[in-house]
Amino acid sequence: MDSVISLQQVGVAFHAQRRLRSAPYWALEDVSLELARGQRLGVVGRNGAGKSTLLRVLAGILQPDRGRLRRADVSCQLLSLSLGFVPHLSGRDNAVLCGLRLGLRRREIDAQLAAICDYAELGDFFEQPVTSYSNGMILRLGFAVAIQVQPDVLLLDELLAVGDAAFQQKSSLAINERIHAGTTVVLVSHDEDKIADLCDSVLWMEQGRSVLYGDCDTVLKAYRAAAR
Ligand SMILES: Nc1ncnc2c1ncn2[C@@H]1O[C@H](COP(=O)(O)OP(=O)(O)OP(=O)(O)O)[C@@H](O)[C@H]1O
Repeated sequence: MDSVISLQQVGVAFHAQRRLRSAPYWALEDVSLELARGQRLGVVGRNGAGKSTLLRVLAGILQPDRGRLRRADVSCQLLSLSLGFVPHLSGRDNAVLCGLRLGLRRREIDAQLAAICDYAELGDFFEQPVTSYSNGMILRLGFAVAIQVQPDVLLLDELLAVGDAAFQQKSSLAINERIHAGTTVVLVSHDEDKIADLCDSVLWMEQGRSVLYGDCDTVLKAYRAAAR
């Protein structure tokens, strides 16, 4: 198997803020996973199971506190909407900053600014500070910037159904295109039908541990049975 990311018994611990001496909370306890090139992995589990933490480890944003992580020479992008906009800067300036943070070159971003503005449907607001934006506009701008990057591994959190119905359709279409173009994808979602539709394998997590890993049918059936 051509593995792009491999986790062996990975654990991630958080400490209560300002209380470094307090006992750590293990958001991931013991997760092992081989992500193959071109795989479309769904991740399910109840609230707090550690799904988003796992995505952040895969993205390289969080380092494991124990276990081993091995990554082939691949670019990973967590498509998250909390791209951290600077409130007093315009949509345009924020798009440039976010693009740089996502690893794009300045030249590449400049070439895409018109497309980003168009995609986000911001019109003249693109030149206004993002403090003047509605939540929906902020989400659209975040998605428009993030979707310009073409990573080898795309990590998706469920929040991606963004904006109003029309924009949701547009963003879903863009994600589906990526998925079907052979990009390696990890999709965290509570929407089991979406996972069955888009993924070829599923990891079920609870309390920071992997419960079951396998094909969609087997894992989703067991997951549903446990929820009853
Ligand atoms: N930065 C942090 N500091 C402290 N605890 C955290 C932090 N991030 C996550 N946690 C805790 O780790 C656990 C796992 O969180 P995580 O967000 O990974 O779960 P999740 O499966 O994605 O949940 P949900 O389905 O609700 O999004 C939770 O108990 C959460 O409170």
